[in-house]
Amino acid sequence: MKERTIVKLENVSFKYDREWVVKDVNLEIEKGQFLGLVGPNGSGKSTLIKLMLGLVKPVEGSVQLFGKPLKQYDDWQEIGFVSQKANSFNSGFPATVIEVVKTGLVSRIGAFKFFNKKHKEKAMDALKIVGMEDYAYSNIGELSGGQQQRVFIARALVSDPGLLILDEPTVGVDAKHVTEFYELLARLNKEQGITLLMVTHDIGTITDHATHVVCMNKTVHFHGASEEYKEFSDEDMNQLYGHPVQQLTHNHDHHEVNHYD
Ligand SMILES: Nc1ncnc2c1ncn2[C@@H]1O[C@H](COP(=O)(O)OP(=O)(O)OP(=O)(O)O)[C@@H](O)[C@H]1O
Repeated sequence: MKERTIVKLENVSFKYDREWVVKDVNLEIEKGQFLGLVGPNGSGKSTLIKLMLGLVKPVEGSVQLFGKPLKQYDDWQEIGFVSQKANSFNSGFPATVIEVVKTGLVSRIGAFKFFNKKHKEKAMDALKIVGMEDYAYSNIGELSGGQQQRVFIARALVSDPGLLILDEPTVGVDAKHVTEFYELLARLNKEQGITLLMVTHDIGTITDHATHVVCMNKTVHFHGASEEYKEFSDEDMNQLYGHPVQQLTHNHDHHEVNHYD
């Protein structure tokens, strides 16, 4: 295993019931990559994330994190996770933005210790990185979906993770703000050196921002640089998705439009 390998899955298979939902997955994520994970609905993307986070155990195969078998791995502060449903606080939720961000430090300081000035500074620094420092004392429920999602990224950043995993983070983010959101992720990757793994349905946009793409449908059908992924043919894509995935080319850019039911 290379020193820079952060996640390593070897021959991983998993089923909840009778049917395999993940089958023979071999995948390595290396330090510094921004990896987009794409695939049709129900293709096992979220389950793969759960396998990486130890939330479910492989039926076959093995998972290693930061060079350690999952069983021995215990430095969970190194991994930040932002889920699909993170941005769903309603307007009555009684917490300020900075309070939400500070909860990201709980595993570091222990649930019953008090937050001190240093922790507040850490939370403010994380809010600055995501461009939300002006909202520190706003109520979390009053923010838009995109703003809430930035706050959840800040919460994941306070423990200085080496790897940030995002499961469809742009769901609920206003279309106008999706590009800005990708730019923020690219900045975290380039400037903060955080390795990113992002599950998305947005196959057109992800290739413009991610360094690498994994395309799965139970097993991995493609894993390579984003540039190479753009060469993945329409026919390959249609076969994988089981229905036409129309590809649109705008100038040099290459965008795909998904036709989901
Ligand atoms: N807790 C569960 N119990 C039983 N089956 C499950 C469970 N979670 C997911 N599944 C099934 O496992 C398969 C893979 O689901 P998963 O959520 O991993 O796919 P996905 O690619 O993330 O899907 P989507 O893009 O629609 O979010 C699906 O058939 C799903 O119905």
